[in-house]
This record gives sequence, C-alpha cells and structure tokens, in this order.
Amino acid sequence: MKKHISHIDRSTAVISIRDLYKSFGSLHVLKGIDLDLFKGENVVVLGRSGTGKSVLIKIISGLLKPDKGTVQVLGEEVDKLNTKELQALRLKIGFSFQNSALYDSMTVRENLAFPLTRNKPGISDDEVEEAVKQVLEDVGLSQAINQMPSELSGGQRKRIGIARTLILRPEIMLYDEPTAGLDPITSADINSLINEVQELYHTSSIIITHDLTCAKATGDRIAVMLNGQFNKMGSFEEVFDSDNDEINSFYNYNFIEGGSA
Ligand SMILES: Nc1ncnc2c1ncn2[C@@H]1O[C@H](COP(=O)(O)OP(=O)(O)OP(=O)(O)O)[C@@H](O)[C@H]1O
Repeated sequence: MKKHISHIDRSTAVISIRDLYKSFGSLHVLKGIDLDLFKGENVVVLGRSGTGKSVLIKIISGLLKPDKGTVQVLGEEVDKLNTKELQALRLKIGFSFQNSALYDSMTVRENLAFPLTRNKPGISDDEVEEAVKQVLEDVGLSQAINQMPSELSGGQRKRIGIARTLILRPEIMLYDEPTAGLDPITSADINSLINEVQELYHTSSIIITHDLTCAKATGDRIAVMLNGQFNKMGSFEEVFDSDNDEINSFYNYNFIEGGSA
C-alpha cells in the first residue's frame, strides 16, 4: 500500500481518454483504452515490453495521432490542437524520460535555468535564480547548484532531471520508466521524490514502468496494460489480488523470479 497520503480531486479529470485505438500497419497496439487521471492522482501504467505504454504517452503529448477515440488533456482535445496550441499545452506537462539527460557542459544552475530562459522570455535574472534555488530545495539538492552533472550520482542526476521539468511548474507529470537502470536504493529514492512532487507541486502523474516496487510505492491506482487494453485497474492490492493468470504471471515474474521484464 502506498504510504504517502494523496489529495485527489475525483471530480476533475486532467486527462480523459476514451476508446483509444492505435495501429502501425497490421500491428494493433492500442485496442480500446479508457482512462481518467484525476487531479492530484498518480496512475501507474504497468505492462511488459512492447505493450504500447510509450505509444500511449506519445498520443497524450500529441507526438502521435490516434486512429480512433479521444484524448482530452486539461480540457483540450489534443488531436484538434494546432502547433501553437499544442506547444502551449506541452508547457503544462512535465516529461521525465529515460533519455532526458542533463547538459554535461553546464552546471546544475545552468541546466535548471535553461528551460526558464527558453520558455519565458523576459524573465529576470533574479527570478531565474530564485526559481532555481527553490526547485533545488524542493528536490533536496541545494548544495549541488554549482556542480557539474558528472560530479553527481545517478540518483542525484535523476533528481536534477526532474527538477528541470518542475521548474516550469507543470500541472501534469509523465514519467517514462523513472527507475530503469537504477539500483534498488536509488530507485526507492526516486519513488519518494515522485510522491514528494505530487504533494509539493500538486501534480497529477502518469508513471510508466515495469517496476512493481515503483508501482506499489507511487501509484494511487495501477492500470495493467495487456493486449492493447487496460485489463485491470485499481489499487495495487486490488490489481494483484487477482485470479487473472496473465497478471499473476507478471507479478510472479517480477517479485518472485526477480526479473526486470
Ligand atoms: N512509430 C512507430 N512505428 C511503428 N511501430 C511502432 C512505432 N512506435 C511504436 N511501435 C511499435 O508499437 C509497439 C509498442 O511500442 P511501445 O514503445 O509503446 O512499447 P512499450 O510498452 O513502451 O515497451 P517498453 O516497455 O519496451 O518501452 C512495439 O511493437 C513498437 O515496435
């Protein structure tokens, strides 16, 4: 059970997906996805490799177009937005991707200032400095402000990567495999950060992972993707207290056989 208490407004869906289909040629990836992400909620999307989790995130962020169905984000139908409207919407979404690496030649301060100066022309140097210091305090790395990324541990770099997203104060966070490639202790640290972000920034998040420990620690709800649909949705306990053979084999593979899917 997730220990942290979430403040979820179940009357407001920040992402609303209905009957979503997506194929690539004869490969039918998404086959009728429905999902509401409520304000303040963390939903974990769990599924084996190649089930379409990244495709789902790309459709939510407008990088791919659905074949059928609707995707509303913060009240806007993503598919109907023009480039400028899509850019404005994307500023309200924080993307934490596996490959969203820091700029090695920039200090932590410069890495964090960059999205602000690029996206908020006219912002003063003082405002940038204040925002950088605040976000560093929020992710517990105030002391790293003058360091280079190469001087940080993997977990610290991940924290700074998330801080770089948070500095634009997103309403929604999309985490793609936040703990991939991290050792168990660093993973636990990132899971805590995801929950701290939810609390401090009042974000609503979709967390894509195959890591059941991450799912259990961060998810208010878990959605299990199987065969292009959400086969099961609910709390971690509800989902895994299941007599569904495929879900049980996923659980056993990760927790008992120690696989990383
Ligand atoms: N642009 C594309 N063109 C053709 N096929 C694609 C495209 N994007 C994804 N696919 C295919 O769709 C399927 C789902 O891919 P996706 O990356 O969403 O899987 P995933 O669940 O995120 O997997 P993983 O956990 O390994 O990242 C895969 O078979 C992939 O090859």
